[in-house]
Amino acid sequence: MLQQFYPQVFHDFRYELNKDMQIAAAHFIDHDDAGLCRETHGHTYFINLTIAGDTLNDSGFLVNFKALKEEIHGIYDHSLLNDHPEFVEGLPTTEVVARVFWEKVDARLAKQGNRPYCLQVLVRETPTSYALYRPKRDEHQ
Ligand SMILES: Nc1nc2c(c(=O)[nH]1)N=C([C@H](O)[C@H](O)COP(=O)(O)OP(=O)(O)OP(=O)(O)O)CN2
Ligand SMILES: [Zn+2]
Repeated sequence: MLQQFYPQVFHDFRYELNKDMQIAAAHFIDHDDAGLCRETHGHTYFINLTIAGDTLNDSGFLVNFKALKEEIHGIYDHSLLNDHPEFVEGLPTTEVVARVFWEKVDARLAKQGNRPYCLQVLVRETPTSYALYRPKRDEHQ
């Protein structure tokens, strides 16, 4: 079962939606601090995306849940994160994964006429560790 409780983002948009998903992915952290995580290993990542905006599109959606899943699950599921160019320079730590996922999702939202915003990305790597990425207001395109 997917996680049901999330850290809340405070905002004054009219609408908010949250999309949960899981991806099976491998990674390695090529750094002396990483210990055993220097070796390639896998996780079932749990991801929660928080999207908000003031207007709906002509389908009555803030954004289609399926579009959000395509943008993350469709690209990273059953892959080695280190193989993706976006992780070649920034090591795929939980924090960096959360930021990269935000960049992808918010860039997709920027193409919509009703312009929803991704306000928070939560990435849970293990049952005992997660990271959040919350953009600064001026980071949105
Ligand atoms: N700030 C970060 N610290 C660590 C990261 C990270 O991404 N950001 N990653 C790791 C490892 O990759 C590991 O996958 C996760 O570490 P950890 O939560 O310590 O894993 P455990 O299952 O061993 O946790 P326990 O609570 O001790 O069982 C390390 N650090
Ligand atoms: Zn790991």
